[in-house]
Amino acid sequence: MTIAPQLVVHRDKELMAQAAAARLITKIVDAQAARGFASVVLTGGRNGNGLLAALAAAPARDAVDWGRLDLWWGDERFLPEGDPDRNVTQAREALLDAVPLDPKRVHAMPASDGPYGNDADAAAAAYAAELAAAAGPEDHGPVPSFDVLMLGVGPDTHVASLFPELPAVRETERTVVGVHGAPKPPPTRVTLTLPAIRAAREVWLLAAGEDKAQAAAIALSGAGEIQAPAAGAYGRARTLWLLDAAAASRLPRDLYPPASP
Ligand SMILES: O=C(O)[C@H](O)[C@@H](O)[C@H](O)[C@H](O)COP(=O)(O)O
Repeated sequence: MTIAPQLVVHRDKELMAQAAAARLITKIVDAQAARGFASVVLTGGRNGNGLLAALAAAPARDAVDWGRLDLWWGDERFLPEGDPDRNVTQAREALLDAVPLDPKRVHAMPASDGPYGNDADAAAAAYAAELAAAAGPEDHGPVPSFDVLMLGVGPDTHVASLFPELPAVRETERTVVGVHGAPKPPPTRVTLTLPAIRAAREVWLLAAGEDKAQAAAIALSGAGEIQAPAAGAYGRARTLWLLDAAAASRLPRDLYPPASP
């Protein structure tokens, strides 16, 4: 039985990014205090990168022990190493190059000119194996129990590279798959699947901007996960939607408290 999602609505996109960044710092610090390390899955897109940029500028940024943080990705555009459109490239520019991470703990998805060539399916299988190797006896299946798995929400309700009705969102066994013919360019991608997403302790969905209002309303109104993949993204302990007022504008008013002032 899945836990009902929690919603927090902020005044605008900038405040949502800043508040989400502060929330992530606290979550990482608490996990590191409790277990000695933390494990976070990053997302691409404007909201995901906006959160990373806000985190880079946050006064409490270095309360995080960056050397004991495991970073993974929810999806990646299957492009050559260093391509400006790769999620890892954008994450490095927004935050990662500014903090002292342990490179062995930064798990970027393979590039299209990497060891698996332009075979996205082989790259996906390799990332699944890397996740399985990082999973321990206390984890729930072949992926680590991520403390926080973040997902931007597309206007069509996609999350990661799980697009409505396409094969990847229907995957129930594998944890990582290749995506071909994605409606959001580039067409070839590598993505976690819903089973992998659901291994996370907490799943945070980021939705800011008027262009996400319909997607949020659809995903939070009981739509099925095949037609609305965001509806199938939930964590074992918590599912949190972080929105701005514009993205929340089509939600039933009784679904969430008023936006932060
Ligand atoms: O590779 C990607 O494009 C992202 O992982 C994708 O899932 C993104 O998070 C959503 O499309 C929202 O993107 P925006 O925040 O830019 O709307």
